[in-house]
Amino acid sequence: MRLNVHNETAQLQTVVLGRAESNGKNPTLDQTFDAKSYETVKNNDYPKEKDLIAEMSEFEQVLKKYNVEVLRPTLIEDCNQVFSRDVGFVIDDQFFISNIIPDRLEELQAYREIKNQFKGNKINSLPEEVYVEGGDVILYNDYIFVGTYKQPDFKNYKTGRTNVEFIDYIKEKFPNKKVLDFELKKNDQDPYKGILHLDCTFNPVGKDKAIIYKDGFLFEHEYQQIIGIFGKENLFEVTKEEMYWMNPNVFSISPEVVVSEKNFTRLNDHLENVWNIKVERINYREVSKMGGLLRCSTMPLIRK
Ligand SMILES: NC(=[NH2+])NCCC[C@H](N)C(=O)O
Repeated sequence: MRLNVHNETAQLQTVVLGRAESNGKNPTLDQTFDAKSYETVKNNDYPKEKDLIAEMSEFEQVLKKYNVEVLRPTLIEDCNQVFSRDVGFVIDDQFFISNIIPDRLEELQAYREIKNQFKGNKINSLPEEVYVEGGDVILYNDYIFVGTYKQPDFKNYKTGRTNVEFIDYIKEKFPNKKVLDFELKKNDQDPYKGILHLDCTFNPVGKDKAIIYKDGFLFEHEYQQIIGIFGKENLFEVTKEEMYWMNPNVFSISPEVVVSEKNFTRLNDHLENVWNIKVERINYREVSKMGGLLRCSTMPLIRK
């Protein structure tokens, strides 16, 4: 297979979709590592495995309807494998194995078979001091957008996943790309106050448009850079409540087709009626209770 991903929206050919079987016991409060899961556990509302399986299979059906090749990680017993996005990612024709939060290290083993198919492509492991997860890496052709947190209390946050060392690393790897980094607000316990990954606050759709939540950015001038690139009329700004339900985290099958959650009515209407993008609506609310949504559940390998 020839890995090929330059942006978030070009026609999808091959993707890894996470899986929800044998998801393990419900975490306790101190076993959670993102604010949404923290809240869900606190409210005794952690999703049931059978509901997660049903939602993910709805997602799979839509991908297959568009002739996308869907690969799945190998099953690991009692392990949450829903969020494929974070364990590794493709930039152009290279694969990067994330240095992920230690709580999720076990998930990496499930990608051995898939990685066997990458022979002939460059596979990069990262230096020990470089932390990154795929949810913080967003491609837009010549641009690489990176979500990060550079403040001295980085180590205190379980939701701080991508560090400043990654930014230097990736600039060096791709000297011809424009690498822009964005500091995100962090909060491990209140999902209204912090952003786990960049793709929870910003996500391109179509050819030149994007969904964005302004208050997810720690600094207004960094958010303004995105306005400068896309133009205000090409951005759909979501409210705090819409961010909470993860509206930015939809997933593009092509510039013309987006998979979204049924309840995202304001966003879905805008995508279809103003931007002329077909919306495939599915149920995905149970998955959202664990801190990720559609983009987070996927790892694109080939986009045409
Ligand atoms: N790309 C994403 N936003 N992924 C969401 C991952 C959620 C998962 N509970 C974690 O904390 O790691």
